Amino acid sequence: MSAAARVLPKAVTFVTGNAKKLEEVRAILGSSVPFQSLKIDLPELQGEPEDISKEKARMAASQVNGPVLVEDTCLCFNALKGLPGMNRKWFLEKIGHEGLNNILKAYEDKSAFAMCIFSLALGPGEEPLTFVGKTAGKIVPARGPNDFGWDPVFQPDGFEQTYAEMPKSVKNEISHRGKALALVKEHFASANYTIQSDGSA
Ligand SMILES: O=c1nc[nH]c2c1ncn2[C@H]1C[C@H](O)[C@@H](COP(=O)(O)OP(=O)(O)OP(=O)(O)O)O1
Ligand SMILES: [Mg+2]
Repeated sequence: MSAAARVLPKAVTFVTGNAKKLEEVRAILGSSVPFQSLKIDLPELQGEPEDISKEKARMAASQVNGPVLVEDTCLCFNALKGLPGMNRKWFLEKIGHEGLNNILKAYEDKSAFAMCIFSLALGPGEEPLTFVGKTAGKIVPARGPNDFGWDPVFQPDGFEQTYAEMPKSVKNEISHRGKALALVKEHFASANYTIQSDGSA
């Protein structure tokens, strides 16, 4: 039994202020999910990860006045019961790679996980859907190119390389973002949205 395809007034807009995220989302989704992007720095909200993400999607949907996809990423240390956690852009930028390692000097356990939550809101006032991906690993002294956040200090389980050292295609295959986007893709494949062609909504 398949429901009638939902007609969207325009293509989904991926709202992010982060160019590196956008690059990965483009590479992973390819043409499987048609989207456009819009650079807005939405507030770094605090709270439970899924609630933060849904609230961000609601804000984005009302700003864009149409369907939106947003994403939040966190790096969580097991020794610190999940801190630094969600939406710590400023925290990470201030303490740097060495600071992230130093925090864990007090603990034996260097394990961590990277988590990504995408929220899709089909329009203003619509309840967002969330898609979560997690990758386990450990925090190590920085290795590899320094071009995306904490990539140099995160070594995923089962790999000898940090996210920064591995080829982009390998990172995207196994990453928190890759796993969450696999769910987004599945959703788009089954929901079968169509986009209103005259764009007059
Ligand atoms: O795969 C990643 N590998 C390494 N670092 C990463 C990754 N993904 C996000 N990050 C960093 C960017 C930011 O310093 C922090 C919080 O991310 P987060 O708040 O979600 O990103 P953001 O505010 O830059 O972009 P947005 O406008 O989409 O909220 O983690
Ligand atoms: Mg943010």
